[in-house]
Amino acid sequence: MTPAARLSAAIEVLADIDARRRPAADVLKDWGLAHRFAGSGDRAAIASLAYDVLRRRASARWLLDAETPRAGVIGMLALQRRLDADAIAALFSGERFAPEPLTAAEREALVTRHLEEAPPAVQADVPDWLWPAFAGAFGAEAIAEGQGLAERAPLDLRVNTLKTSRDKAVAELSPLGAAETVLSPWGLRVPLGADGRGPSVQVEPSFLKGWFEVQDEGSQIAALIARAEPGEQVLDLCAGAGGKTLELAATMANKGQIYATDSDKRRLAPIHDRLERAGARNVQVRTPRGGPPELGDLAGRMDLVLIDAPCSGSGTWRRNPDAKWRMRPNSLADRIKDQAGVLRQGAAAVKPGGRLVYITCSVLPEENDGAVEAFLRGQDGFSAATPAEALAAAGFAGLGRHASPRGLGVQLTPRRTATDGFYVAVLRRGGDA
Ligand SMILES: C[S@@+](CC[C@H](N)C(=O)[O-])C[C@H]1O[C@@H](n2cnc3c(N)ncnc32)[C@H](O)[C@@H]1O
Repeated sequence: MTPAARLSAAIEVLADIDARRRPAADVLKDWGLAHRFAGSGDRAAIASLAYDVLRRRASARWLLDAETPRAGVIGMLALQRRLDADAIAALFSGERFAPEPLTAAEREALVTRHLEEAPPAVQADVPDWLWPAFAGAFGAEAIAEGQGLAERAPLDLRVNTLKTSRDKAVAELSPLGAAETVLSPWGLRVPLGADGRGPSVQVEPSFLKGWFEVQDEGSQIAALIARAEPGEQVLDLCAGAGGKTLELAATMANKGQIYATDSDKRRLAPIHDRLERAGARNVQVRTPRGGPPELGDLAGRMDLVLIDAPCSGSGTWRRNPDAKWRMRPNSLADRIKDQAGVLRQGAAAVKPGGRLVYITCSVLPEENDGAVEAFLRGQDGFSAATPAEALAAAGFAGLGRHASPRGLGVQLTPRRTATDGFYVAVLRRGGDA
């Protein structure tokens, strides 16, 4: 396919996403099945175009003054790929398989409209209804923080210290250009290609040997702040496919016991293969049988309960930009209810003197400080460590300035820490350990 034909395909895909409000990945998969002539390079390029548009959907459309997929693509080519009106016109030629030629109005918009004149929510590429909460969280930095979440995400790996060292892994992955991350002592960052996609690291022999996992540096830091120690009793209540569980097992050097569970057994299922590959041997997986996971026997016994809570995922908009536009106020309200539930559930398992670590991949205060505040109001005996304290204890004293708005946790963001947006609060249960 020519570059112009790929643009036509991206417009088609974006129109389908709009019309059926379906996840981008599903629509792209369907498009590939219906257009079998398109090779893998074409499909990757079309996906890259669609994701680049979705990251900046509001600003790209505003630039063209039109709420259409076509406007999104043209605006993205100007804003993200820095093409001028002539270069865009050369692609929008109207020739076979190319999109219709640029109209006079489109050309005019490209030359005369400037993003700095757009409303703040548009400049930040944040949905209008979420802007008050977002602006409240970040104040004068809100536009820049939104723009950070509209960038392409890096490809980060966490070296599995149960199997190797970071030095060995970086040497092994040097052909991919892997370099040590700045903050996580176990992280590697792999450069993206020109289309914004990283290499398929899961086919590397070192991946198959369990030397590393794909994990954003922010997620690595969040689990490190929990400070799971060798020999401790730990509950990972929302383990999902086990990203944090694997990291906890490495932090604990396979010593002590981790109970990993999740209310959704389909999400939990891949954990078994991942534990095996990683050589994690101190994890007991508790698969729920129809109802909520059985945790009664763990009541009041855990040194650490990790709650990687269900959330809006607003901190991962770089990776899942369509979720940003699909999100609705009622789904946010549902997540806040879920968060209250998992906090209550997790608290019951913490032993006196133990800790409850609450994590989200969100930047929205309602899901972060708001959830922690509501929990502390309803629960005697827990108190929040100050972010400075929690960070210093985990060896991240330099991040002390990244406290959340109400000071109950740490807030990482692409702009602050070049990571996904993660929130972490460390809550201690009073009493003798
Ligand atoms: C952010 S994801 C977890 C990601 C995972 N910890 C990782 O690092 O890959 C949140 C998880 O919480 C689970 N969840 C939601 N409500 C729950 C509940 N009441 N009890 C246990 N897990 C729950 C969801 O099924 C989902 O897998």
